[in-house]
Amino acid sequence: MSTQTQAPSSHERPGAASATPAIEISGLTKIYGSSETKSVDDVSLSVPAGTVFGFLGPNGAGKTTTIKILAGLLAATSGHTLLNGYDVTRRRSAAMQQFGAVLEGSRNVYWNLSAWQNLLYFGRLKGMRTAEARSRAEELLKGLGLWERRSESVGGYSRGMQQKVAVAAALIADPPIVLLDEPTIGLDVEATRTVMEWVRTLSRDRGKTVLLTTHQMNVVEELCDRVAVIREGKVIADLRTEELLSQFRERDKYEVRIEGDLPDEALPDGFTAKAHEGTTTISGRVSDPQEVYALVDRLRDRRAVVQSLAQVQPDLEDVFMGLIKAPAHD
Ligand SMILES: Nc1ncnc2c1ncn2[C@@H]1O[C@H](COP(=O)(O)OP(=O)(O)OP(=O)(O)O)[C@@H](O)[C@H]1O
Repeated sequence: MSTQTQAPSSHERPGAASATPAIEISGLTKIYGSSETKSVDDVSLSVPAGTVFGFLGPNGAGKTTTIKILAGLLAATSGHTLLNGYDVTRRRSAAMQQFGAVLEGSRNVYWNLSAWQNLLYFGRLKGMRTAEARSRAEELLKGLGLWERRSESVGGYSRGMQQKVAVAAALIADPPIVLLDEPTIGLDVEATRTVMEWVRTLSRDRGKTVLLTTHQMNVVEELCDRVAVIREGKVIADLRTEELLSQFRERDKYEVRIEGDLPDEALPDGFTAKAHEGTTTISGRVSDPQEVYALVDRLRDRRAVVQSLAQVQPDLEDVFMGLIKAPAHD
């Protein structure tokens, strides 16, 4: 980058610069307008440099609000957010140079401009020289398979291509931190894979810090080193991804599908049933598969026609539900 940034002052980051977390959030609270609810409630998180950090939670938990505060788009009600040691409020200009972001549901790029024009525009905005921005834009567009169509306006692209341009725009100035709010939402399998491979490369080969939100378990499993789970504005877990997943592998989840409705008194404790288009799916987590065989016997005794029995991987909703029920983590 052509723009020089002064180091954070000592009162902001006492101690060795190398120990500075890439992202540090302390006591962050956000209350929108005259609302009585805290959309973000005393959140504190520390993300070491080079980590892919999953910021997870059910709908409306406060993820986007937190990311918007980190990106300087929204003022916090209280608390502090620092990017590479620069306080987003007090050292705004320096903090803004530390990251690139793709925000959920926002038009991150201009639809009436081409991919090429967008990247040059965002490069200039970040203070890059034209030659530097051109060379970086070419590298990014080729890497994402958009080079051939670089001159078409982004509005005519598919959703996946638009998302790729947004990712490229976030990376134009080669920022050390990348904030990605649901980067794979609405993408097909191939585009999802491309974005995921990019995130992996950014972290493993280029040492970037990535904070991402997602509702997709495979994205968490494949990419994230560490995750924090937020619910109703509060962080309810902050742990290594392996620890999170191992908690949910201890008990297997099964699904039994039957024709028609659930017979009376056929549902044992710990299982739930959902009817859909003439079938009913019964699901539950068990520590012993015998519990599932007992369920199948019970259904057959009540003359239900069992169509299938399958073991399924936990999804993020299961993970959240498990954490909500689990004792609080430190
Ligand atoms: N502009 C706003 N004005 C008032 N309330 C808002 C605003 N934006 C978000 N909220 C509220 O703040 C809470 C947190 O929303 P937020 O969008 O941060 O959640 P999220 O975790 O990103 O959810 P999702 O996974 O659905 O994107 C919700 O209750 C939401 O309704």
